[in-house]
Amino acid sequence: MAVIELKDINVTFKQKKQTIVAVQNESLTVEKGDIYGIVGYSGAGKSTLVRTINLLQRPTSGSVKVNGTEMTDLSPNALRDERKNIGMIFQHFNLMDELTVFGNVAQPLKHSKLSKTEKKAKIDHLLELVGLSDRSDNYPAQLSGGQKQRVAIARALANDPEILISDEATSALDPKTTNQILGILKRLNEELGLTIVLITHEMQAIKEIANKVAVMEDGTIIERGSLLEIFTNPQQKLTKDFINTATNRDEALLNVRELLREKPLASDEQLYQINYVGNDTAQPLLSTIYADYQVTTNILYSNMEILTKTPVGLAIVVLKGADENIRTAVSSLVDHGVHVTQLDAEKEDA
Ligand SMILES: Nc1ncnc2c1ncn2[C@@H]1O[C@H](COP(=O)(O)OP(=O)(O)OP(=O)(O)O)[C@@H](O)[C@H]1O
Repeated sequence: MAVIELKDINVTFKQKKQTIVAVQNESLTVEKGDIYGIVGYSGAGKSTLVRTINLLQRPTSGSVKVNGTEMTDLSPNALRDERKNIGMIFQHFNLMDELTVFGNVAQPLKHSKLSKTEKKAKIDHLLELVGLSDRSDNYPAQLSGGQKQRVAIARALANDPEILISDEATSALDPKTTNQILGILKRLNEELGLTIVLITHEMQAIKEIANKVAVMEDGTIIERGSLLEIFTNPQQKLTKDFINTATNRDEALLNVRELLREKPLASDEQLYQINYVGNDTAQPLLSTIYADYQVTTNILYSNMEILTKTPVGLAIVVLKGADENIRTAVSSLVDHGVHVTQLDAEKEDA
């Protein structure tokens, strides 16, 4: 079921002399229970697009539906109510420094009909959910970045939203803390059925928890699909760049090239990257290409990751054999669903 339906969204900002097109005729559907990652460089339009969901940014044109309700048609009061269904967390946490952890989480409940005891029970429960029960009386200044973000998550959940928007929520955090926060988001998605839209410039974060991905550039989504599709068969150069960083392929290739500078490829050797799905795919095929085409494989780097419960493999290999045999061996790998890309042993590939 579609929880969020953005259709033909345009957002333009008019400044003195120029018009900035932040989002150009873009549509996005998010299903219930999705963790939808939107990745792109700074200025791509991610925040602007996602802020139209709760009309923090009103689109210049287009339709915004949340659970079938057209948000752009709502009266201010009705919109205020609908917004309670959409929590948000940000890169800089946006906590109120003069309030305690408890006070910050209590903020969205200010006008709620709950009794004082009910509110306290609710806040205690939220703090427990993010593992901060013992920091209730602390002020933000006494907390680490990761703890501040956990307070922000508890606050975002105060009105029991169905949707959580995370705008670069882990960008200011170190890798370990980032993983803790992503782990909490994943758990909330699984346990509460929370639908999450995750904006980031780091594909790594998306790889950890998202089930769907959209890649944004210059106000448009240039590629979208399931996490598995995007990681195993990216089409656009930008998508490939993001993935090569997130899978450590870039770093591995640097090391491989350094190795090859010391011991360059022989004339009957070629460098390839192979990507495959399933942990029983590559190894037998590589043995087959030796038996069938006398092409030997030397694996210089290999890595296996589990993405949405599916093993996804990446290897950088040297294939050795007669030119013609390597060509046939590569086509045979491709016929078996393995993605094969020839790499330049010396310089940065395109
Ligand atoms: N309120 C505004 N007024 C004028 N221009 C804006 C406004 N908000 C965003 N923009 C412009 O719209 C474009 C898209 O910005 P947006 O913040 O959506 O990108 P982003 O991909 O989220 O990047 P970042 O992560 O850096 O925020 C940029 O060129 C930005 O300068």
